[in-house]
Amino acid sequence: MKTGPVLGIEGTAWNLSAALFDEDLIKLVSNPYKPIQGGIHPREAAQHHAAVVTSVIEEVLENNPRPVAIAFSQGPGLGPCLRIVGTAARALALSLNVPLIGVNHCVAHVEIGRFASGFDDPIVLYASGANTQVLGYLQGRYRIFGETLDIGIGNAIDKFARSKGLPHPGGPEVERIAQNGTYIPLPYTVKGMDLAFSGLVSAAKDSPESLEDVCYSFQETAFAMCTEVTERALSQTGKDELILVGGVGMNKRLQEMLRLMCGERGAAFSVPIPQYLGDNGAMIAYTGRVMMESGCTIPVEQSRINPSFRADQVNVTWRTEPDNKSTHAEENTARGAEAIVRFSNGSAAKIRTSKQYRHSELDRRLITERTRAEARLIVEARKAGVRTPIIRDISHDTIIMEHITGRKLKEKLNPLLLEEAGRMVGKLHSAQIVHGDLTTCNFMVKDRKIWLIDFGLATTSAELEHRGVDVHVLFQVLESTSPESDVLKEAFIRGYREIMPQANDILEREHEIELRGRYL
Ligand SMILES: C[C@@H](O)[C@H](NC(=O)OP(=O)(O)OC[C@H]1O[C@@H](n2cnc3c(N)ncnc32)[C@H](O)[C@@H]1O)C(=O)O
Ligand SMILES: [Fe+2]
Repeated sequence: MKTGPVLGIEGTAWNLSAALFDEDLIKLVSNPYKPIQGGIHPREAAQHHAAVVTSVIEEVLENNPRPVAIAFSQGPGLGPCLRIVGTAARALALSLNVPLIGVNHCVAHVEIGRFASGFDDPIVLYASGANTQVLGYLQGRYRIFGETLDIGIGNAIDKFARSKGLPHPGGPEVERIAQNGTYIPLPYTVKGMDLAFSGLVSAAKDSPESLEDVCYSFQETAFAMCTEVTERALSQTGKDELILVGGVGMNKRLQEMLRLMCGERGAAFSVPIPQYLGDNGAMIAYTGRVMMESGCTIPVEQSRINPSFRADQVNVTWRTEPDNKSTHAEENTARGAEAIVRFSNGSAAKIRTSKQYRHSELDRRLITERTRAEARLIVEARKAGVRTPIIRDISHDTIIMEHITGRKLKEKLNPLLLEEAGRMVGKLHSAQIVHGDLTTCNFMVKDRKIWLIDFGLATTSAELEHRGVDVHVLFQVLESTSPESDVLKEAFIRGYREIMPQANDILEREHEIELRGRYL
């Protein structure tokens, strides 16, 4: 295999940038497109890229060793921009007679973050203009544990900023103005490990409060949402390193929140230097080089751009499986992302812990609302015939409930129990409740009966999508933990169909969700 420098070309959106990367960065040159007014216009951006791409590449290559491969951003991004970059990369590879490497832009953000931090197996918060995702490596892919359900956080901030007459990009402006603000409540939208920003943008646009206060509160709200879903991914995967990547990663308040959150849970945190955070050619060149070393070059026929290329579509062949870290749990305490559970005298006390990273008012509001909602849904599920713990007491942050002993379903996977689990979920869904976290750890087995625990992510909903996701989470867990998953799924479906009249529609939706390739 030939080693040597790889040329990387980036141009998915605002920045036409190229770099040469060998063992380390040799040279990076950027020529950003600046909209005359408003946000990014895809055609204008593409015209800009076309006008400067040759000179940017020439400047990178000047007086440097010849590249042994050409890497380019194949997607995701703006179609017209991607086409310019793709064409330039193909032409250059042909004329130099070197291989082409199609790099997924999101994976490149992740890989340069790993390079810069030296972390082996981090959770990644990728916060940029178009994307907001929490990713982590699992069995050959970067799985997307959670992501925005509408727009990226950077675009959300930029949109809000534009509505207030601030110049593009709004991110740095909002950060500056926020310094003098005080907190006002704005919509906070987190659904499991996903989040959404459009409600926040609308409310912030229409808010009559001072610009300082709205900017401050926008950041407090949006970044607390990001930090919360990131913590959930750390907690669920047991990983103990976090990196922040993407243009919004420049924001000092977001960095601070994540640093506090990691500090509280004993995880390591790192942010790459600014030149590696926003879109840049170095991340494409670096990732290209790593991919080249593992043989991921492509013939010209397969080098078509892909504007909706997702990180989890990439087969990550260049990583080795990380060591499984053993988590040391204390006997009488269980620690989740948002609560600790203490067991004593047949009771379990679930205590929602205060988060240092959140504004104190937002912190109090979330803890009280969620404690109340969880207790209410446990009671309602019970009324609908689902076995759930009996609630003994509740305060603003604590639910004291019956301690369900016995084994987790995870340790006793068999068709009879799965069928019973199916009935249980059928009853739950019939009562218009979705659990939100149907893993095999949240079903307890005692005397061949099943209890459902941990309603921390439960909501009231009769939507097909929510019910489909609920079932999908369980199926994914079964698939990844049992060789008999087909039989177990069948058994679950039998029980579920018995109770749930719309079972077929929901199972069809589950299948659709699976095909979307989302990891939940
Ligand atoms: C697909 C690709 O083209 C796209 N790239 C992208 O969005 O550019 P990036 O450079 O990663 O991020 C730009 C965003 O980063 C925001 N930004 C920059 N500095 C900021 C700051 N100090 N605070 C908040 N946002 C900031 C900008 O406002 C803008 O929305 C992506 O990665 O999603
Ligand atoms: Fe980006």
